[in-house]
Amino acid sequence: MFAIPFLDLPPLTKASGQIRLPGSKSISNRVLLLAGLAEGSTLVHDLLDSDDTRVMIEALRNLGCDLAHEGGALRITGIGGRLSVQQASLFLGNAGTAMRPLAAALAVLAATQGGQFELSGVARMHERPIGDLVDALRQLGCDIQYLGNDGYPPLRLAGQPQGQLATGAPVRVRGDVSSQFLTALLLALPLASSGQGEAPGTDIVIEVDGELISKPYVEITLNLLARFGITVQRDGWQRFTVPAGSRYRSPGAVHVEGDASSASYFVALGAIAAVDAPVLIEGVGSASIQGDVRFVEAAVAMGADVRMEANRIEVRRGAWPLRAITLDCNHIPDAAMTLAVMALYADGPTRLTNIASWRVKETDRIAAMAIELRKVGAQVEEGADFIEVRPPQAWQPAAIHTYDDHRMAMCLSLAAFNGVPVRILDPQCVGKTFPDYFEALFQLAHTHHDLVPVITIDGPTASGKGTLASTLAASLGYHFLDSGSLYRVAALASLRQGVADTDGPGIAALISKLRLRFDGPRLFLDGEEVSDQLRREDVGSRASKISALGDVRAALYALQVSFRRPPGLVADGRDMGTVIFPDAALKVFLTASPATRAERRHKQLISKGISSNIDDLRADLEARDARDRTRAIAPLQPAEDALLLDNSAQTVDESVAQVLGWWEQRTPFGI
Ligand SMILES: Nc1ncnc2c1ncn2[C@@H]1O[C@H](COP(=O)(O)OP(=O)(O)O)[C@@H](O)[C@H]1O
Ligand SMILES: Nc1ccn([C@@H]2O[C@H](COP(=O)(O)OP(=O)(O)O)[C@@H](O)[C@H]2O)c(=O)n1
Repeated sequence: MFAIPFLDLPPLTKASGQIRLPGSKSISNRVLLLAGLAEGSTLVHDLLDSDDTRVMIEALRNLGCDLAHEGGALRITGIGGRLSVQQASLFLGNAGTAMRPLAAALAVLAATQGGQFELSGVARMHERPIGDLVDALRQLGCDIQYLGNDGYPPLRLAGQPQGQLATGAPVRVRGDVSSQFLTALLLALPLASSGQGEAPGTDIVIEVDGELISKPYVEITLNLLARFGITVQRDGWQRFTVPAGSRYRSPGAVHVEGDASSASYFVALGAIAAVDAPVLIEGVGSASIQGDVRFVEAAVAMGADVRMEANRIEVRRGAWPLRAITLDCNHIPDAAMTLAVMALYADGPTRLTNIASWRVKETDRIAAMAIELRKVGAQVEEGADFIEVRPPQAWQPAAIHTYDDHRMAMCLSLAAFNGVPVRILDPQCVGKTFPDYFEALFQLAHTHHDLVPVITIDGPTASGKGTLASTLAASLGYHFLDSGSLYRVAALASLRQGVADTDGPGIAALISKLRLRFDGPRLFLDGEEVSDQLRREDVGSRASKISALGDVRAALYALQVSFRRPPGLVADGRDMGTVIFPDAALKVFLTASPATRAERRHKQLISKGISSNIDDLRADLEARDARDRTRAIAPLQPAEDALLLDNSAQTVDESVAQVLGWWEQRTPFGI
């Protein structure tokens, strides 16, 4: 996950490859709740690991459910419809799929078995309406108080042991604001219809007021209830009956499908950019129980070339530009946001209607979408329940606000396919449903080599290049190339194999056979971690010697260039700005006085438990500087367009801030 303030996407050109989707959020949180309420234990496979599922899991734990990891699956032992904890305060973040059903289940449990529960979330959760659900639960006699504003969380749910619910008359609930209120009742009311002890229980009827929106989500609920032994009778979409004597029975094991709403970003990616080879999406397909798979129909209407199988979707670019459409999106409320971004690439205005529910989601998504699409150059008209997007005449680089809304971040990342870069602010908001979204995007999306931004940090030994470059890379979410480590690994390998440090062709041949693996700052040679051995002074000194050999430098060229991948690269070494990446967008030549550098290296070695003598170190580094500066090939020298930075008197943070400041001046985002 990119836990950084912003992530800059370079202009992207094409996409291809295969992606396995994370588990569906809607299914994951429903299954978690059902397993938590059921008797017996349920092994849940392929559960989504995200912010929203984590708050649900934590809530179940606080309510006395037993949760244990078994391999990659989660075993949940439920409470069997009986409260084992009578009092709890549950924090539910911004997870509507946790707040609504838990409010209903705990209201019913507290009302019939006694107890007191408080449910709260982040500030935005306290702005998301819940009044229609509370009104419905109050008709049954549940005791629910608003702890903040009327109609919104936080809530307090209370009741007495052996309390009775008024189940005789139908419970009425509004269906035209959010279908999650009906889902919450459907998931919770079997707790009230089951009867206590010998009592037979009663049928409970729910009647929906107004036109029910987002019906496919209600279908997911009914489908999962059936898997847990509860067959709800449905008359059209207005009347639902939870039969008397319903009891949640664990099905033993459940496999969670891939998230169909998340699939929409990759279907769109294929439609926009799968020019040479398809984008293959694994984990969801025509057999899905999620309504959002029908997004595919809309994508096809816009021109996507799609092949669907039971559990996979294959997408290529079809019509180009995409075709503008007008569509009632009631059946795909979440995935429809992706259409608004596809509309940027269409041949005319695209109008998405019947999307009023966007206004009460993680943010007001109609307003947010309009503001952000205008930033890239689109003309957008918005209304209470529609949005109309006209493609940009001229695309502009834009810094996109994401409003703590995962879907805004994922959608707007798809705006990077028309020659301009896009900055995504607060990219980690994707953690709500798809923590590794950007990693997945970068795995599939390609661009021209020279469109990937590079920052080079060159300079003499122990000037702090590695420290500065790796910190910059982490701050920007860019890849990091420590080119010295490649010379060092070649030195180590040649030392081990007894190849002379003057034998250029011999070392070059050895380099071509090196089996290297990079794992963040760790480097593995033939499966063995060698990160610490590479820092040995004898290895550094041999690296300096062999790096003067033309064959060695040539043998390492392609490997270094291969690090230049989206979203960007920070590279440190001696010739990054002069030879390997001469077109780098920012070049820094980093120096510090020999005394400072010797002292730094001395401290660094001590901290690694390696003893050394500071005078020897200084003599060695001056010898190495001299050799690096005077060698015939790729000598150590600042590139003509490099900015010089002497950090002798600077802390690491100061140097990082200075270079980030220079970088910011070279980006087009103007923050
Ligand atoms: N202002 C500074 N900038 C970078 N590194 C510094 C600074 N001050 C002290 N150091 C320390 O200097 C040591 C050498 O840095 P390193 O990044 O390994 O250098 P290089 O890659 O240039 O050989 C590290 O222990 C680092 O923490
Ligand atoms: N791009 C590079 C990087 C390192 N090198 C050589 O490889 C040696 C080890 O690199 P390094 O960056 O790990 O060295 P230190 O600066 O940490 O001493 C250096 O002494 C350089 O001679 C190079 O020639 N070109």
